[in-house]
Amino acid sequence: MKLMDVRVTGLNVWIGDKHILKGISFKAHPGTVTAIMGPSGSGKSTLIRVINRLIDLIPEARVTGEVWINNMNVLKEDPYVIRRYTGMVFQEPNPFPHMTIYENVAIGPRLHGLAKSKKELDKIVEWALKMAHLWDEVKDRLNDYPHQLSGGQRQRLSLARALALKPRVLLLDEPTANIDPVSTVKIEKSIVEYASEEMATVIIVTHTPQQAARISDQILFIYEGRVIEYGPTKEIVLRPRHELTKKFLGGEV
Ligand SMILES: Nc1ncnc2c1ncn2[C@@H]1O[C@H](COP(=O)(O)OP(=O)(O)OP(=O)(O)O)[C@@H](O)[C@H]1O
Repeated sequence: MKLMDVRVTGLNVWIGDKHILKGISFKAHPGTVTAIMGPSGSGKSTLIRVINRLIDLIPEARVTGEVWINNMNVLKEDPYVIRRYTGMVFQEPNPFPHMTIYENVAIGPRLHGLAKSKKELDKIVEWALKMAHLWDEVKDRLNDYPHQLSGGQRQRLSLARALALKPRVLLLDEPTANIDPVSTVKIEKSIVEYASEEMATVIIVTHTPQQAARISDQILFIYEGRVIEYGPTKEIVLRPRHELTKKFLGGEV
């Protein structure tokens, strides 16, 4: 399997005349989970959207600095190439409503020619649904539609759809913000397992320090577009150095 790290150096983003991200630098490594943590409006979603070039969808956005995924220069590369290696899960579950559970997961591998036969495709679908801890609940109803699932199950389906392409870099933007506790536990488990079993580089946006503490290896704490603290999760959670980090961990900012 190909290992891909993510390296961000001196990243600045403006949207219109608003300076959203201010000199962000960090590295995320294969086999680990990086949590981008910070209060609402600090720029977390914008940061993750630069990494897979979704930022291109905002015409008034301007980006400077460098982002590398291995030897791919993300800001210069064709976004379709970048997206072949990066998977994304959004805050709101977004399975394709008119496709069955099976089709939602199978569509990516089929379009990318990852399976030579129906049997192989079935195997990928089963693997992805198992990885997302959804298989046991849907294995007898793969021809049902997403609206027949709970919100938490729909989010696990969105995760399975992303995993089916075995992205080397998995990006998640507050994937459990609106999800029930049982599905949250399962999604958190999937994230940690996917990083370690597939040696993928996982970057998750979260505004809860508890989630960052549970699943991440390192934390990037950003506040008003700047990196305030960056380091191993244990150090940041147990021995925060910056006053703002202490306040954030204490629920004050
Ligand atoms: N398309 C856009 N047009 C204009 N401003 C935007 C756009 N997207 C984001 N912003 C602004 O950029 C800033 C950072 O937003 P961003 O969504 O990245 O923060 P966040 O930390 O992810 O917040 P939240 O936790 O609430 O999702 C905010 O001030 C927001 O208003």
